[in-house]
Amino acid sequence: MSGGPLGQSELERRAGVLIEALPYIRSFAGKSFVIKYGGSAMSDPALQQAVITDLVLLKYVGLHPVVVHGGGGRLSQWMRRLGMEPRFVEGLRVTDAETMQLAQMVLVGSVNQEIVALINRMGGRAVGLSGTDGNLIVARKRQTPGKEAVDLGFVGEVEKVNAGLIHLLERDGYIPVISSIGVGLSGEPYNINADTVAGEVAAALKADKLILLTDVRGVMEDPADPGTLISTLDVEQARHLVTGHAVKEGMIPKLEACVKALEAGVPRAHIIDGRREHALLLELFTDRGIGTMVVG
Ligand SMILES: Nc1ncnc2c1ncn2[C@@H]1O[C@H](COP(=O)(O)OP(=O)(O)O)[C@@H](O)[C@H]1O
Ligand SMILES: CC(=O)N[C@@H](CCC(=O)OP(=O)(O)O)C(=O)O
Repeated sequence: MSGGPLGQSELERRAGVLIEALPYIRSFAGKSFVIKYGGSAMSDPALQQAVITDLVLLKYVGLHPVVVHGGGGRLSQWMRRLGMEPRFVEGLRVTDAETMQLAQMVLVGSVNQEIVALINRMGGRAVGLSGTDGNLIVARKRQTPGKEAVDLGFVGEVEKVNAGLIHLLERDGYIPVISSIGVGLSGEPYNINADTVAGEVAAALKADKLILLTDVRGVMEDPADPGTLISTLDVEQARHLVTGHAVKEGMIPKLEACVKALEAGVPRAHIIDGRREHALLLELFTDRGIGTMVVG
């Protein structure tokens, strides 16, 4: 992928080609697609540019992409730089007050604004939001069950997503870019896993699809063997995998997010390889699709 911004006319030309070549794009027009942006697709500059170009293109052809981004890796780097040691319990970062502040600085102040700037540079119109903006993501403290419960500090769980604000931006031609920070009833911030937020946003929007970009081909029966990719799962199978042994760590909140979205009426959720160039377009505009699809 060569660098530099694409001009408006070039984007429109490409959009025209897509509309002619792929008539079913029309069936997606006006529908929301929640895209969790993370992993290599976010940290590798060339891949980043490719994903952002595709996002802008989707908007141009009439779809409504909504971005929820991660950035946990970047937050860990900053913590270490400042002499803090990241600690996770079941994939969730133990978040004391200082870590919470840093999470806001890194995820909202830095990662979010970088994505917004890049989308705008590529010809789109992005608006960056955290859950605090317009009470977008109302959250409460997450309790860990069990007798060995650990206090995760400011880790939150989503109580409500203000879908109206997102619809407002979508209708006016903006691409909402959301960081996974929630706000409590007293205005206190909460750190929430970005996959979880993506699932909740898709559910609240009744999106047409939830797409989670990650660093592996999809869900594997054996995580060490890419040949064991599972192409399709139903909700029951997804639930079963979460409670079993095949799916671990970061894949657990992804599958849970898919289940949440499907239960709310989102027809399909996909976990796809963000390292693959144009993964989004391949998923949306080819019959085969890629990665793992979770259906109701
Ligand atoms: N069954 C599985 N199939 C695929 N990946 C799995 C599985 N179980 C655990 N994983 C792990 O989940 C990781 C993806 O989650 P995560 O690292 O949080 O991704 P991201 O940074 O994209 O949010 C994979 O890199 C893999 O190590
Ligand atoms: C509670 C919790 O763990 N929050 C995550 C939020 C960011 C995130 O989820 O980023 P990725 O999708 O890149 O992992 C964290 O602090 O890392």
